[in-house]
Amino acid sequence: MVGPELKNKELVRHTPFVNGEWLKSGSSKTFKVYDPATEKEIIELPDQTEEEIDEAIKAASAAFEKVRRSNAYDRARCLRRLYELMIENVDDLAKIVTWENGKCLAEAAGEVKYAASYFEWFSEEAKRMYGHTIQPSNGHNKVITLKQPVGVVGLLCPFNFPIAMGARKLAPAFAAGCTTVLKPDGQTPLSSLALAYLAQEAGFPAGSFNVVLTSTENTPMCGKKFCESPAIKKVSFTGSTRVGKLLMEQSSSTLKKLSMELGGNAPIIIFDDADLDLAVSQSIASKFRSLGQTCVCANRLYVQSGVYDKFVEKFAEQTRAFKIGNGFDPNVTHGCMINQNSIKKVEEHVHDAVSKGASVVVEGGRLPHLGKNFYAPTVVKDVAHGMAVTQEETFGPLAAIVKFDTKEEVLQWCNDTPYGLASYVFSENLNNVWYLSEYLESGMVSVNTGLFTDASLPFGGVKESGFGREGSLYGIDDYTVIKSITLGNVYR
Ligand SMILES: NC(=O)c1ccc[n+]([C@@H]2O[C@H](COP(=O)([O-])OP(=O)(O)OC[C@H]3O[C@@H](n4cnc5c(N)ncnc54)[C@H](O)[C@@H]3O)[C@@H](O)[C@H]2O)c1
Ligand SMILES: O=CCCC(=O)O
Repeated sequence: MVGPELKNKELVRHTPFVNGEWLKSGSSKTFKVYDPATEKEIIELPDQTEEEIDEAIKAASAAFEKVRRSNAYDRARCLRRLYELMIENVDDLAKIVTWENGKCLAEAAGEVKYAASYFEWFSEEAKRMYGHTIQPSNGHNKVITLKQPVGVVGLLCPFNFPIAMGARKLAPAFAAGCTTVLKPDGQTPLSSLALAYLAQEAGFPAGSFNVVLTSTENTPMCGKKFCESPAIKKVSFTGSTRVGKLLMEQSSSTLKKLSMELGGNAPIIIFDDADLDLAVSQSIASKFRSLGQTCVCANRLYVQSGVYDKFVEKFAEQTRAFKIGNGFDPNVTHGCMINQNSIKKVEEHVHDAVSKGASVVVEGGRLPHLGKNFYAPTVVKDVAHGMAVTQEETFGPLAAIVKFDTKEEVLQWCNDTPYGLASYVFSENLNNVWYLSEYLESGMVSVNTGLFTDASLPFGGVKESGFGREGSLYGIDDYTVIKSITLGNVYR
């Protein structure tokens, strides 16, 4: 294994983490993790069996009995310490993210700080699980509510933010007093193992946070196990709508509580009265974050006719200035894609748009001299609403620019999708901003900025983008159940 030079070599782990121990798996099967930039093997890991996943669930169940009774202030201290450790190790963690995911180092460091911020945030929220005192109709009685931890939670995470997506689930779960079993994406498991190492250093009790490992092929087994296990009380999934629906079906036998952070199809709307330079730079930041492999990335850009040509020209000029390359090169602005399927989806959408009349402004395309997962961003204009790129999530570096005339028309186009995760509005006119913010069917609306996510923000979607909220003052609720206690005849 030849990889980046790390100050803290302990962060690279080779085995699952269960009950506070780095386990030697009994599985004879293994799977390989590759650096998507160089296509070289990073590591070979055990492909765990169903029985081994069961062992991890048992460890989390045993730990739950202790963690649920632990003092919220002690949990808060562990969370705070994990935040500090992540910041102390930010450079090494960023290297691990770049190594297995391919995003450039600056983006990876941003992701690590973002991930850490959830531990900081929930170290504070852990102490704030407030209940209510309620007066029922019987005047002699009183009702008190408690928020209690839901139990053992199965966490299923995607490749695109290998450390932040797990952090955003683990932090509120542990703050609430839950224990967890996390299964990272088979392409990017190292970041979660590094997180487990630091969590142990931070004082997380044995069994409170477990990481199991499966290959991509073996992952459905683990998903089914999580959904059907009566010991797991909740599954929190981040990934595509297709897999989210499958998990929901599988969860019916146990009536599992679920959080679903699913796919998006985010529109950006730029009005004639927008600050154009701001709209261009922020649209670029949104569209090409992690090369378009971000669930809240702008998937389609709607630009009002008065500024359409100017916007396209400026947007194309800034896109041409990107430097694509190996994420470890400090001069690179954007790294590589995760795999071939991701590139094929971009190519399909470019082909569909062009075959239906869109024209290419920035050619983009594959960069075989850099490696087979490198793809330079493509920009297309004269895109019509209804083309595949406006209907499905591309999840890659294709910017599709559509012209619109009225706010009513653009609102109808934006909402004409089963998805509803994020939307963006650029305008200096309060009426435009308010009208769109109120009537866009999405869980999050970002006004005059392309980068809005933060630990303080309730993150989540509506429609087929899922349900549940991560982060913010609401995030802990996803990991709690409300118990009502009636105190009877208090005036005897
Ligand atoms: N809403 C959000 O917060 C959010 C955040 C990041 C990504 N996403 C979405 O995730 C998608 C991109 O990730 P992807 O292409 O890897 O999605 P995906 O649904 O294919 O995979 C997501 C994860 O689920 C696993 N998985 C696949 N089949 C499974 C099964 N049967 N049981 C259990 N797990 C299974 C995968 O191995 C992966 O780790 C996009 O649609 C994106 O919008 C959403
Ligand atoms: O890909 C989805 C997560 C992106 C974010 O939280 O900013």
